[in-house]
Parts: sequence; structure tokens; C-alpha cells
Amino acid sequence: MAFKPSTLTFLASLTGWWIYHLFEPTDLLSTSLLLLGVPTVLTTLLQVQFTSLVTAVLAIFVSYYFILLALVTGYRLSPFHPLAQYPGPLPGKMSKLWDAWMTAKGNHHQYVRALHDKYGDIVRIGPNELSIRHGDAIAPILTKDLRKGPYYDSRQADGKPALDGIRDFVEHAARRKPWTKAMSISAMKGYSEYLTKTVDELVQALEVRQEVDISDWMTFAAFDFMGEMIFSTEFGMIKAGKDTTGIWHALEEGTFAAGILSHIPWILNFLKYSPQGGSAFVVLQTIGARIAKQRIEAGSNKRDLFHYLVSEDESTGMKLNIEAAISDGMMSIIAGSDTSATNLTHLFYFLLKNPKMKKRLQEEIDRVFPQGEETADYTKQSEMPYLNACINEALRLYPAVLLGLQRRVEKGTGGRMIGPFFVPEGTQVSAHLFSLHRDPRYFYPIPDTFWPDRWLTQSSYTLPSGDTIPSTQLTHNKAVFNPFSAGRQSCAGKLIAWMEMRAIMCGVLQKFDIDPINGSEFESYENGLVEVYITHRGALPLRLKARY
Ligand code: HEM
Repeated sequence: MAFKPSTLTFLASLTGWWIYHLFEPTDLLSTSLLLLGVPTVLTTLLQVQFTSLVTAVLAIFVSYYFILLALVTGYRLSPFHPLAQYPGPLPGKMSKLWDAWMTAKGNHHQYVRALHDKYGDIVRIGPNELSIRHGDAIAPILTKDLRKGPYYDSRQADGKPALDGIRDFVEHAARRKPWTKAMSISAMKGYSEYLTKTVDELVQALEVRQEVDISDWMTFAAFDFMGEMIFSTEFGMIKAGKDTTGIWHALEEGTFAAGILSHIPWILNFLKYSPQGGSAFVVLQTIGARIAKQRIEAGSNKRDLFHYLVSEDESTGMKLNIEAAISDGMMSIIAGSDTSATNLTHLFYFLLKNPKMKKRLQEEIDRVFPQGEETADYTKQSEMPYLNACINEALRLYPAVLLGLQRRVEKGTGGRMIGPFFVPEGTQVSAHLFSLHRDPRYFYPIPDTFWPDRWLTQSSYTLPSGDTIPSTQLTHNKAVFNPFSAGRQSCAGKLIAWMEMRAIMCGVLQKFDIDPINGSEFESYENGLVEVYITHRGALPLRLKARY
């Protein structure tokens, strides 16, 4: 009995869909077999039933893909899909390509927030993905036993993930171990010396300039500090006033692509076979290899982060896994430079907008670090309530990592209660921190406004408008505030970031008065923020006037 081509093609597409549905294969071999092998075999078997080979190829390939796509989409939109009960945008339910497209447009954080405003606390943002805006969901997502989701697949070189891309808890814990010593009091003391140098160089460089784009200068300072602190290497960006090695621009370019592709990680399996020469990824790898080589040749007399990551010891020399330490060191330059620079720039922006707050902060700085005194003493910085409130408030409004930190409820677990919601197995889930940090249920009043006072303990509060409210009318839910994430995979460099942000802010504001220059550019700063993996930001020009 001869099967009709349409019946066989339908059965083949149905089998293909079933395999995708059950096993979610993304590797090159399975994909080639399912998308090219099956229709090729069909064409070979059935071509005698067509007038020519060309007609057979066209008819079978087109109908195979069409039916496969219709089955995938139909199932995703059907009431039988496990996430059918959750609301969300139609294109998002159909494909993750929609999320990738929204990221490419640059305002993914605003997009997801608008979705929550429209659909509520739980939104289906992808075929198998939920975003949650509920305080009770944060701990179950970030601090329990949910592993990172496929979004993190892009964070690896040659198939080997750096610390932040390791999904297995045991492997992650082993790689994270050296960070305990790396964050000890004596280690921090060592890093503060590198920081003093960076702040001094920054202030000296700014002294000979009157108008600067502070956004650029925060990046120069952050990279210079990270280079010295992690690998004892000098990027020299502050001295040169530019990106000397190309690392920053490679990072911007690389994260733009990675930010989009992370939503469709299966595509990485194909891209890795495309020519990489000159790509941002190769530039970063080359710089990393050079820095690491220099550092290893310099030996173990340094007390930088690399020293702790390889557990260097004067008597025994290098120990542990050098390759892993290099990879995590490079990853830390990336994780630590843009994040701190971004938050510092945000804070400058908010202070330019609020001159009274700027003055109050300067008064506190002058009290703790009288003019001319070194500002990198981290033991004194922590006693500066208004400075800490300002930094926290900038992190609240714009956490440097704006996207939800994706985790996965694995298949075979039977699903999980996340706060008040049931999340079926095989689902990616995240808590949308950008929305949560601005939710009036957790931060009230004026949750969208920069108002550092909300971080201070007072009996009554004066709002920026001049109105006063008693403390009973303030809602300030610190458990919802998680700019450094939470749990075992939270920011490993949080203490360094705090020390760095405080020292640089104190150093600049101790020495200079700052004022906006160009009204329009200054006003458009917030709208120009782009969320791609990290936050890309535009210029923030300001005028500097030496205070002494
Ligand atoms: C304002 C500054 C910073 C912010 C807001 C920040 C935020 C974060 C967040 C949210 C994560 C988790 C990312 C994820 O799960 O996808 C993270 C991870 C990480 N950060 Fe930071 N970070 C900052 C500065 C730094 C600095 C200065 C360093 C290094 C010295 C650093 C090193 C790391 C590392 C190594 C990880 C990966 C941790 C792991 O997976 O175990 N960060 N950071």
C-alpha cells in the first residue's frame, strides 16, 4: 500500500514535534536530523509520486516545516499547555523570539514592567517562561534549590562556563569557595590600596577638565580598578581618558549580542561554527589571555583577587585550577566594571536632578572625610548613612542587572509553589526586580522617585515636595530589594562593589561641585538606558568646579 505524501509528511511532522516536546533537543546533530534529515528521507522515498525532484523538495520541505510550526504554535496556545492559565502577550506565548526582539529594541525592562501592569503579578513572557512580580516569590526563586535557566547558556567560552554560568550546585560551590577568603577583611584591606590609587588618578584627571561625560569617566575608573584589583594589570584608561585596550567596547558589543541571543540560547549551538575572527568575544579572550599571562609571570607577591582565586601561596606557588581562575577573573572584570560604573553614573544623574540632596551628601562627606583626606577608608565609609541611602536608592530604581534572573523548575520535579503561584515543571521563572523595586506595595510613597530618605530610620519623613509624613505611612520592604541577587549564586563581589562606589563618590564630591551642562541630553539620560544583559547607558555630561 502506497502512503499519500501528505499523510506521511504529517506523520513525520507530528513525530518531530513530539520529540521536540519531550526532549527539547538543541544540539546540532539532533537539529540537523530533525529539520534536514527527516524531510530529505521523505523526499527520497516519495519523489516518484511527484512530477520532478524540484517539486518534490518544495512540496515536502515546505509542508513539513509548516505542519511542524503549526503543531508547535498550536500546542503553545492550546488549553493543554501547562502554562495555559497564565496571561501574557500572544507573540510571547508563541515564541521566545519575541523576547529577543523586545531586548533588541532596548527597553526590555520597561516592556516586562508594562506587562505586569497590564496582566498582574504573574505573566507568561515566553512559551515556557513566567515572570513574577510578587515579594513572596523572590526567596523561592533565588535562594532555594532552583538552578539557573537556559538564559545562562551564553555565558561560556569553548563550552566551559565561568562562575556565573555554572548551573550545577556542587560544581558552583567548589568554584565559589575561594571567594570566601577573597572577601575577608585582610583581602579587602589589600584591595583598598588599589582603590586609593584609582580614586587619586581619577580626581587628578578631572582636575584639569571642566566639562566631562561622567558616564565615560565612571567606566574608566571602574575598569582601571578592576584591572588592578583582579589581575594587578593597568588598563590606564583614566590616564589616557579613553578605552586603551578596547576591552570596554568589546564588552558593549559582546553583551549586546549576548543579551539578545540569551533568550534563544539554542542558536548558540549553530553560531559557534561561524567565523569568530575579530568578534567581541575573540577580543575579550585575547585581552584576557594577555593579562593572565602577565599576571602568572609576575608570580605570587601580589594580593589581588587572582591570588585568592588560585589560592596562591608563597611557599608552594600557584595551586588549584589556573584556567578556571583566569576565566572567573575575566568574568569578574566584566561583572564588576559595568555594574559599578552604571550605578555610579545613575547616582550622579539623580544628584544633578536634586541639588539639595547633592548638598546634603557633600556635607556628610565633608564631615567624615575633611577636604584633602583619603576617601578609600572603607571602615569609615560604612558609617555614612546618607551616602549609603543614596547608593541604595539608585540601585533600587535601576538595579544594574535589570532583567529577571532566570531560574528553572526542572522536569520530573512535579512543579513548585513559588510564593502564591504554582509553577509547572519544565518552566523558566524569574522575579522581575525592576518592577518589584518600584512596586508601591513594597516601597511607598513615591516609588518611582529618587528619595534616599526612605532608607533612613526616622519618626517622620519630609518628601521632596516638602510635605511631611509620619513613619507609619512609610512602606519600606528591604526583603524585596535585591540588586545583588540573593542566595548561593548572588553577587560574589558585593563588598568590593560597595567599597568602590562609596570611595569614588566620596572622592569626586569631596573635591568637586557638579552641575548639569546640556539640559536636553541630561533629561534624556533615563530614556536612553538599554537593557542588554547589562545596562548600556548614554552620555551624562556635567560641569565640574573644584571646591578647594
Ligand atoms: C553595583 C555593582 C554590582 C551589582 C549591582 C552586581 C550585581 C550582580 C548580580 C545581580 C549578580 C547575579 C547575576 C545573575 O545571577 O545573573 C552578580 C553576580 C556576580 N558578580 Fe556582581 N554586581 C556588582 C559588582 C560586582 C563586582 C565589583 C564584582 C567583582 C569584583 C562582581 C562579581 C560578581 C561575580 C563573580 C558574580 C557571579 C557570582 C556567582 O555566580 O556565584 N560584581 N552581580
